[in-house]
Amino acid sequence: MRMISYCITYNAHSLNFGVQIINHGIDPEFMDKVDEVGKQFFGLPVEEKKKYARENGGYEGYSNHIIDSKDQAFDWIDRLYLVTKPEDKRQLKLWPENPQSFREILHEYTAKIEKLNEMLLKAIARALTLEENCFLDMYGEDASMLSIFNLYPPCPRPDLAIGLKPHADASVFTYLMQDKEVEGLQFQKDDPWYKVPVIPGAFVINVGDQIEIMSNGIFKSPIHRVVKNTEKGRMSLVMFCFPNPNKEIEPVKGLVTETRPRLYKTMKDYTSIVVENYQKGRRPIEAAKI
Ligand SMILES: O=C(O)CCC(=O)C(=O)O
Ligand SMILES: [Fe+2]
Repeated sequence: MRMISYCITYNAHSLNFGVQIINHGIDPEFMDKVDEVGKQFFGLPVEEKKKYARENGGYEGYSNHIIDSKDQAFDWIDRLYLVTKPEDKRQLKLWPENPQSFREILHEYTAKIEKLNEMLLKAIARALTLEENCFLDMYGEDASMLSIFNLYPPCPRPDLAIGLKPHADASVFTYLMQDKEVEGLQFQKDDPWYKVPVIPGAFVINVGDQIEIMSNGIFKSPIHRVVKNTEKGRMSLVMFCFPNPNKEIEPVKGLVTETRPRLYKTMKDYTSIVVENYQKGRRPIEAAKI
């Protein structure tokens, strides 16, 4: 696995972790297939896509971005949300059967990302000279994965919409497959925004809030957004890895020292505090700080 570009910066105390990796072990031809089934699904007639529509009160399935409040900025996006792990939580009726290979490919992709995530959790522990499994054990065996296919259609009125508004991810890590041609993702460092270049075959990996907590703030979850494009559509696929909601997470012992006191509370079901904070434009990580 090779990291090729830091989207943000490193200093002696923390790493704003948004990186792109190549040589990650997932075959570029397979990534192309994943990209293709996503694009084929979004290309179907609306009536066909609506067979998999999000149900009232749920968040899985096909939808435009959820707009719960009038003063919320309008996100210019079409989405397909699917929980892929644990397998017994899959709502298969919301998994497209068209294109035909969709389900099989998403299943296979989930297994590959799961492996990559394990590898990364061990790698960051080794990099911090900690016991290799300290993050993985806290992440747990019965973890969940949520996949979101995002389609940002070309936007004729950029003055009225944004692509995806600024946020940090609530996950442990997020594995993001960008569109192969169209840029749009940007990260914020201090005030300015930095574009993430398109690198064929690479994954963008974001530290999510839950690694910020587990690493006692050594890794910071970066703020990012997607800007709209007036001419070209863009598709991305994000895989969020979360611990099981019943599992407690907290800063790992080896990272709490006299010189670096504990900065975050013990948290359970972190994602449940995310939605209310997101809608109000607040960062949920603030609620985890001591
Ligand atoms: O589309 C992208 O590049 C990013 C999407 C994203 O940040 C998200 O879904 O959380
Ligand atoms: Fe995100």
